Amino acid sequence: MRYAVFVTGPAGAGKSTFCSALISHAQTMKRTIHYVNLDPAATNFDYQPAVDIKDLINLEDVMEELEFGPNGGLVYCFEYLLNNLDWLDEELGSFEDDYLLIDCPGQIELYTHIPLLPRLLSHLQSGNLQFRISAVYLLESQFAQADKAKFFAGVMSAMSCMLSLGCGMLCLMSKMDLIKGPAGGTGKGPQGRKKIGKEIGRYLDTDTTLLLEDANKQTNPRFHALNQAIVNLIEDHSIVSFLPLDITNEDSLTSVLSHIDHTMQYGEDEEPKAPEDLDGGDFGGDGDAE
Ligand SMILES: Nc1nc2c(ncn2[C@@H]2O[C@H](COP(=O)(O)OP(=O)(O)OP(=O)(O)O)[C@@H](O)[C@H]2O)c(=O)[nH]1
Ligand SMILES: [Mg+2]
Repeated sequence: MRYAVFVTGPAGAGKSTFCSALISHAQTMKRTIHYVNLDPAATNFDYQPAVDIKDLINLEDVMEELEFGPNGGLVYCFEYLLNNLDWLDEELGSFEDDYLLIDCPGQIELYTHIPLLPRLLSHLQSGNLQFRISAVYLLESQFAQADKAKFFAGVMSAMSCMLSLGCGMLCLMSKMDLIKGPAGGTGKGPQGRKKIGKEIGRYLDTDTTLLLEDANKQTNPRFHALNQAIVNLIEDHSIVSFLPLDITNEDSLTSVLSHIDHTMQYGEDEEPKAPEDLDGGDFGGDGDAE
């Protein structure tokens, strides 16, 4: 089985940083996750990409030679990739039984306006490739903390991404290490965590009653019906609840990875591995090794 996780979310949400943190976390668990770069403008990598779109096409060249702006250029790069999928197949060919983390650019038009990423996803699922796919969507925690309307906008874009990709998607609230309590505390220590719990908890579990109260407090009464309609939409898609992501905390990374694994039923089809040496091995217990 082959697995691929699309890492999506708005520009600057922490996608590339999350990829690096998860890969290094996996290494501590003796698991290998390969990094795939789908951003034709990316420059610095913490991990050498196993597949890099820049080996096929580079945004800088497109902008220079075809006189595109950065966003039009990005769309052009993806159309080029989709017209050259045999290149991708060849690049992916050497991986078996593997787990890819696909770092995507943040532009929403790749998901919704022109469904380029959904087409790529279908390609990976089909034919010889037969990947099991899931996605994560990162939304910055400060987004939610600072402004309820921004949180609504974030949830709507997460929903739109999920509906257009059409695969299991996990929403992560990123940069939790930066969250400050309402009284301006650092968020460190039990007191700080408790304050954060109150403030951000309603977003993580999306308590829609509280969310509506918050939004109504901040908006002109003539928008209250609209707030209610949006909250109903969030409720109907109860899938949009956020898992906190704190890349400085190994427990948080463990939890996120196991949720992603669960979305793809990772490992459920694996054959149990036989112990390498049943006779001479020390299995650290006195049970029967059968
Ligand atoms: N404190 C903190 N900073 C973070 C975290 N994740 C990302 N950052 C910072 O946020 C900025 C953007 O992070 P990236 O990982 O490049 O974000 P991205 O989503 O890949 O951005 P694009 O590829 O441009 O869409 C960088 O300055 C990171 O150092 C985090 O978990 N905690
Ligand atoms: Mg990035």
